[in-house]
Amino acid sequence: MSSSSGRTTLDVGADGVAIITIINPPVNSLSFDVLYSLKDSCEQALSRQDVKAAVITGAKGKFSGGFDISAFTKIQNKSIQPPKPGFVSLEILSDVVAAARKPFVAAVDGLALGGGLEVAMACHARISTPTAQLGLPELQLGIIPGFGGTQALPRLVGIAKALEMMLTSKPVKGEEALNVGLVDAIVPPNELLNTARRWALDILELKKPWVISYYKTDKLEPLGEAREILKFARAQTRKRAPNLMHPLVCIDVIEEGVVSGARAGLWKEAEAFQSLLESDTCKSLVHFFFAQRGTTKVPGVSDRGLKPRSVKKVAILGGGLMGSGIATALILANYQVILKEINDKFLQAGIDRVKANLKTRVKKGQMSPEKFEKTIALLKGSLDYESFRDVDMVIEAVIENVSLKQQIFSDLEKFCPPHCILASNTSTIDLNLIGEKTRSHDRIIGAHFFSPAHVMPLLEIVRTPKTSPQVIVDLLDVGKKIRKTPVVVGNCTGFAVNRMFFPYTQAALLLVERGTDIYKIDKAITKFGMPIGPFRLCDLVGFGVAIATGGQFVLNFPERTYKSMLIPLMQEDKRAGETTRRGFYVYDDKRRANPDPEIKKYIEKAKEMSGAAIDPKLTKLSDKDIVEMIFFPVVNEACRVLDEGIAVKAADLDVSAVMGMGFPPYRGGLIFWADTLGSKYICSRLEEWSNSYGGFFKPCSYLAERAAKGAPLSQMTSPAKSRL
Ligand SMILES: C[C@H](O)CC(=O)SCCNC(=O)CCNC(=O)[C@H](O)C(C)(C)COP(=O)(O)OP(=O)(O)OC[C@H]1O[C@@H](n2cnc3c(N)ncnc32)[C@H](O)[C@@H]1OP(=O)(O)O
Repeated sequence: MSSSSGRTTLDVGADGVAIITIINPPVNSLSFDVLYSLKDSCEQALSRQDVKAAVITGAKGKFSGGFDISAFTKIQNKSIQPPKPGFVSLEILSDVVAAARKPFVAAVDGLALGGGLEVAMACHARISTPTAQLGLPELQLGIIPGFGGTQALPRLVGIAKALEMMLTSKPVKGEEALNVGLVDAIVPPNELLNTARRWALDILELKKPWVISYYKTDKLEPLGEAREILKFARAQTRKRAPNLMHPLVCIDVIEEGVVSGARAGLWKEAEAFQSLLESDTCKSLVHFFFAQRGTTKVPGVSDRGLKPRSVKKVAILGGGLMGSGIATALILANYQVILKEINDKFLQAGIDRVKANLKTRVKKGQMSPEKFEKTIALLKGSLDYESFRDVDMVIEAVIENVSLKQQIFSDLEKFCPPHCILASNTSTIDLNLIGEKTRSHDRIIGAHFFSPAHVMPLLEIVRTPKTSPQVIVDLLDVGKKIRKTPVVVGNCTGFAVNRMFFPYTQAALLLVERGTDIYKIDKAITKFGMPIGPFRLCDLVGFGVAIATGGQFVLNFPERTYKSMLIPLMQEDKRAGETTRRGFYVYDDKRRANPDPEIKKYIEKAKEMSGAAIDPKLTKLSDKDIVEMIFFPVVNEACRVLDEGIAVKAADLDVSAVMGMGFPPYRGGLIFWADTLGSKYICSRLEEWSNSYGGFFKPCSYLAERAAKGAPLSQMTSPAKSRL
């Protein structure tokens, strides 16, 4: 057993209570070594004469973050052999811990997630701290709880609450855990161990109940009601996640336990867990879990031992939609923010936007009125730069105008302290150009948020070759604190996300001008798992934005642009998307989108202008063909982004696609998905379309090279032609 993959320790106190501690930093995950050691420690506690009862806890204030997720990949690629089904749930947790002749109590602080909570639920009682987080988030990984959670949780908290916790993967905090019956008491962290050991002795002395979670039935709804709840959950799940099997499997497994008893349920759970582990969904979601955590690991930046500097006060220039959204995200994370505008009217409008963003939270019950007051007090307005003298970071979020930005950055250099990070939220303009009139290139960086900035989870951190690693490390830290997933990218038109979005819309326009139905395209794309199709998306962002960003690409990448006049033609006719209630769809009072037959007239005109002819093959494309014809050009562009060194690794583009474009995470992200289809296949299809429909589809050299070798696209063999 290697110490690096964790262990448990056993210490017996003078009171005869054995403290079993899970130790596997950073989150005390349950590796196989930990699990074998846990079994060992529990058996020792049971066999030793000097032990009367046991408490299971986790080292350094964390009970356990659950089963070691990295072991999933090892099982999937057969580099380790998993123990037989039911080894943990039945042989250890049910038959050793729950069935023990001595009381076991879990002392939970920090995290008890997945397998961690399942260990705690096998104990005869649970004591937690108020801030502890308890949950079964396994469904997020494409599996179901596999250490008995599907059976224990419904018996402790009822089927309805258990389903909610499992299907949403959301943990509950100590207080709620107590209210729903998941824990027996909450105490401050410094009293946790003592309370737990006393509780264990009380159980032994029959002063507290000796409860075996798997045999508990008082919280289970009566069978008829249970069946109704399960039926409703199935219907909701089918609607919400039509492409996913595992949530339905989870419901089936819960039902088995309710109908046939927990033992039967545990067996069904063990078998289902084993087979789901091999599913593509699990492989994709596990990849995505690590990809998300890998974005902060940037070669040449995060490996230099640099510590993030403290950022306390941030100034934002521009109180428009983006600026106010960014301000909201920052004050929500307790940063002091100065919002600067050019006049009182704009400033007030900006502050009002921030207030409205927070009030939406109050309305939804996510923020108390007191917290609202405290949070908004962190925001100060300003019309000049005087208050910028002690800011640690500035984020410029004004309109996309080069000379205006240049002027702003040269002013910032004069007013801000020398350590201050100078960030721009530009989505199109070259950062070198923005900083041209300064001598501060080392502290100029892009902080590209996605709208609405306080909601969207992605932050593109854009560096130039001159941006200092320290400034990148600082912004990575701010990104984490405001709960964004930061992806570090190089400086180019569109960075990573917009570069990938560009061919997405373009491919859709090309198909429509050659006979594919607009609504069929949107349907096929949403069926694939995107939240909305390309045309519904254009309506949502508005044609003004679509034309402006499209224009940037035409300018920069003319050789691979499909020039369609469809959107400009519609805009001329005052159909500019959802805000005008007419775009590719017409919108009713409730913002419901309905297809519009009138659209044909614009398509006809656009076809005349581009000279495109109807292709009978394209009028009857299957859903699969539509998905491929829209997404393979996106994959092709992503390959160029990798080749140019704009992104440092393929997994970063997976995260960007999921968090910036809405690509389904259960497909692992764009490049991961592409690799499941194979570079050869993608390249040959692009070549075929390139011959029929032009250079827009032409595979780039990165893709063609990998296809020739049969290599995966994620494999970056030679160092990228870095622009960094
Ligand atoms: C059989 C069972 O039913 C199956 C299971 O238990 S499946 C696992 C269920 N548990 C989970 O899904 C929890 C997953 N983890 C998380 O949600 C979050 O990591 C957390 C809430 C525990 C901590 O979040 P946070 O403090 O932001 O730290 P975060 O950066 O995510 O994680 C810290 C490190 O721990 C690792 N880690 C976290 N949970 C892990 C786990 N269960 N297994 C292996 N590694 C894990 C992360 O990869 C990261 O590693 P890195 O520093 O090398 O990148």
